[in-house]
Amino acid sequence: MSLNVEIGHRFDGFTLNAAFEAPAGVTALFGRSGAGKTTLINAVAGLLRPDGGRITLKGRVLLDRAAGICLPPHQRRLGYVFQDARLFPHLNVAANLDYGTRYAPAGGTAMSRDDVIDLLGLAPLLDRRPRHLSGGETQRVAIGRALLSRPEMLLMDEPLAALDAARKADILPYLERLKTAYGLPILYVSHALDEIARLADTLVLLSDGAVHRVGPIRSLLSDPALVPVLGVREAGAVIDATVTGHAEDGLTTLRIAAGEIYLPGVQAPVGDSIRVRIRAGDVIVARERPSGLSSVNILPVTVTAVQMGDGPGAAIALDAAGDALLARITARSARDLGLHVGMACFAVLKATSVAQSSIGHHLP
Ligand SMILES: Nc1ncnc2c1ncn2[C@@H]1O[C@H](COP(=O)(O)OP(=O)(O)OP(=O)(O)O)[C@@H](O)[C@H]1O
Repeated sequence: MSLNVEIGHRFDGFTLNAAFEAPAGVTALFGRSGAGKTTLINAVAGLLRPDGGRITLKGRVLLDRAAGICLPPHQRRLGYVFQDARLFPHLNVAANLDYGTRYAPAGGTAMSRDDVIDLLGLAPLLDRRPRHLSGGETQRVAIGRALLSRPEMLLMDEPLAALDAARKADILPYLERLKTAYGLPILYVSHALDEIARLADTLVLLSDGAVHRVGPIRSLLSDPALVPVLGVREAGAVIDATVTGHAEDGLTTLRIAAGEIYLPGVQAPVGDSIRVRIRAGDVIVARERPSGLSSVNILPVTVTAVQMGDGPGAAIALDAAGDALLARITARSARDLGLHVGMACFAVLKATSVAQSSIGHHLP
């Protein structure tokens, strides 16, 4: 366990009462606007002194209101990356990075300046001033500066929120490399489920200042009960796949536990392990193996849960040889098909609708 948080705080008209553990890897704080994500990460950073609670990082006490302990931010050994990078405009990239090193304590994560420059692809940018950087480059420098302060954990508050889709796609692979390269735990605030599905290992679902659920990303994203909370359009399971071939027509063959599927737009080379997000709305269910269908992705599955919604929709949890899938169909179809737990059926995945941004390199 790396970070342990238990805090209570009141603003006028808003109460935060949250407790969670962030294990190794990337822990995402996810929730609607106003759920309390920033308040929570600011309390961890030491930018907000909560009314009550206790925060420890690898057993080290950062906050213990009952014992009168509240370490100032610079003693917490945390790297903080904000939505707006907050680089020093009068310093070039090299000097901005050096600023990170200046207050680095001895010990901490052993990352040399060269390692960080290499990891984030900063070498061509070192002489530039921040105003000559793109949004994505700016964020890479901000991450580099945070890493060079030798933090024991990285806190990232909506680091990609100010970027357009193209810049976001540029920077995501760097974040993936970051999490695998040094095993530095990361607390990551975002309201974008595609980022979270790609990066997170653990999901903390915040709602109205309270922790609604905490758990491994794969099990929470495939939980039909959470579809209304995550958003019916966005909900969808994440599964691991291995790239086994690229065809000339642009489709890539992926091996998953249940067999092979074909998806477009996969850039990863053959042999790579990747993480694929399959939106619930892109999966339909059939009682018998369909034929004469335009989709080539048909998997034998077993129903593990049927969740009828308040409206016309239903969310169906499916087991595909050990992988959890989620399908969103109409409640009428669920009844007509007689879907029930334990029933064997077939899942049909629409290949074209799996967006490229939903596909990321595997994060062990
Ligand atoms: N300094 C403050 N004084 C009073 N109320 C505050 C203060 N900071 C935050 N709040 C309130 O606390 C609630 C939670 O805010 P917070 O910024 O933590 O939410 P969030 O989940 O990060 O939202 P967003 O995704 O919009 O950034 C909101 O209702 C907000 O108005």
